[in-house]
Amino acid sequence: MAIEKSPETKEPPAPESLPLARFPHLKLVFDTPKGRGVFATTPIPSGTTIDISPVLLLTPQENTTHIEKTSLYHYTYNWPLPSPTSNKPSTTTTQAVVLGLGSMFNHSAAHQNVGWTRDLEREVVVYTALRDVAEGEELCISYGGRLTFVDVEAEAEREGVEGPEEVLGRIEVDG
Ligand SMILES: C[S@@+](CC[C@H](N)C(=O)[O-])C[C@H]1O[C@@H](n2cnc3c(N)ncnc32)[C@H](O)[C@@H]1O
Repeated sequence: MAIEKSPETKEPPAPESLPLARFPHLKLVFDTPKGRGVFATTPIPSGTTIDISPVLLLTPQENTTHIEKTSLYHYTYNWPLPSPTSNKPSTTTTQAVVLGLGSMFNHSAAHQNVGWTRDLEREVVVYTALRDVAEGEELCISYGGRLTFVDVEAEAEREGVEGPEEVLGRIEVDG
């Protein structure tokens, strides 16, 4: 007869599924200065889960031999390489392709309104509103400090480009 563990000592069953969540009132805008971007079509309260995006883990070799040479390189996230010998994530990183909406969030250093966390066990990225987001705002994350492109926001700040309000103000004064 098989010996059953008592309910107290039973280990929790391995999760077989993960409920997904996506904030429904979003739109993809095609012609922003950053390319395509995700915008809110209603206000989003702080703490709302914006999306849970599964990832495709690449091996470091796949990345260096193939992906780094393609445009997909601009859509990958650093990801701790799962360790074959321990449950702890290793300190070596590989790259992960984010499947779904996560790959459409643009970068903003100064105006990021969405935070993201890696769920290493389930291999998903969870995106959450960092603050209340107004209707019409673009949803932006931080890509970190090492960018592979020229940040249009930083560029605009360096060149002292005027915002729409400043231009309107000048037109009124002159008129
Ligand atoms: C993960 S994709 C984001 C979606 C992308 N805009 C698109 O149309 O597919 C990353 C790319 O978006 C663009 N991008 C994101 N944030 C940007 C920024 N702050 N300034 C300029 N380009 C940006 C860059 O071309 C970058 O390689």
